[in-house]
Amino acid sequence: MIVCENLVKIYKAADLEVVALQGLDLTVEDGELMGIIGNSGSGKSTLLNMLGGLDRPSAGKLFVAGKNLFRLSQAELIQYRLRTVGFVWQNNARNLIPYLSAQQNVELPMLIAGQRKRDRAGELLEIVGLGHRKKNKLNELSGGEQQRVAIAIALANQPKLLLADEPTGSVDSRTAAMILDLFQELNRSMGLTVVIVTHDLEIARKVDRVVAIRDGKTSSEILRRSSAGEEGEETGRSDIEVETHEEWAVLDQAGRIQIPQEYLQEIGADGKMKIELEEGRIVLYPPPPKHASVQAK
Ligand SMILES: Nc1ncnc2c1ncn2[C@@H]1O[C@H](COP(=O)(O)OP(=O)(O)OP(=O)(O)O)[C@@H](O)[C@H]1O
Repeated sequence: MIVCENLVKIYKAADLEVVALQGLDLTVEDGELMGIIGNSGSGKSTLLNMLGGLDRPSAGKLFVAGKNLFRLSQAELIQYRLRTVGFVWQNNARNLIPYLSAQQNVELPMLIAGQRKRDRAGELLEIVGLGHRKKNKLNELSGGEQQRVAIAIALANQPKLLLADEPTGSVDSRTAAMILDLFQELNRSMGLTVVIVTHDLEIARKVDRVVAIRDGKTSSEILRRSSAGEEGEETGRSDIEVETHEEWAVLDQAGRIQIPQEYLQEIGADGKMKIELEEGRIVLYPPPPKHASVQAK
């Protein structure tokens, strides 16, 4: 569904240049449910804006749903935004109209897009679990329910890809879990590819894969694995599944990986490392401490 190769985005403001994406590589399969995490300023929203066709990358390759986003004309890009992707933002509810009902809020953007489909709006609210609240005015709904109305709107154009930027950023943790469950359900029942950008590390429990972005590049991936655990081995039962998370560093096309800062600190690495191949492993050694060479003299 998504292929980013060596993606670069440079923002230019007056004399200042900010390199928000520094050669990012990412592949997302059709029907995948995945999360993107990273510190503030690491480039998460920039990436989402590129995937959603809201902004154009500066260099690299970017394909979504078979479309080369570098080659699309402005008119094609507008069609792409309307037909291929759905967006859910953190403060989506702010774009909704408080004195209209949930149903009217879903109908309105469909009307603007030239579709008048009352039944479809009702259906979408059913899908997000709000069928029983469709006549309620938006200001009578909780924050989580309002976010679900926003998700129903994002699904109105039957997107292939749903992009969510901090969709749980302004709700409590229980509501956040419910919203993530809804994404999971939409992914499974509709085969929708879902990419969720978040600060919330809890996401790892809800998605198949979490990609961490550091300084505008993918640095590591956390994969969820289900396996028969010790309990299963002891009892000989393979139906007891244990869920584990494994973190993998991402090796880029030039052979670079990012080593977590805390590991480097732990071994006192500073500037240079020695790399050796030892029996099927690559081992990194920090330079010897300075006093060691003094002692040797
Ligand atoms: N329109 C813009 N013009 C100039 N610089 C920008 C623009 N948008 C983002 N940046 C810069 O690009 C870098 C990446 O920003 P981005 O918003 O993608 O990060 P983020 O990981 O989404 O952060 P947060 O979690 O705080 O939303 C930051 O240094 C940011 O200041």
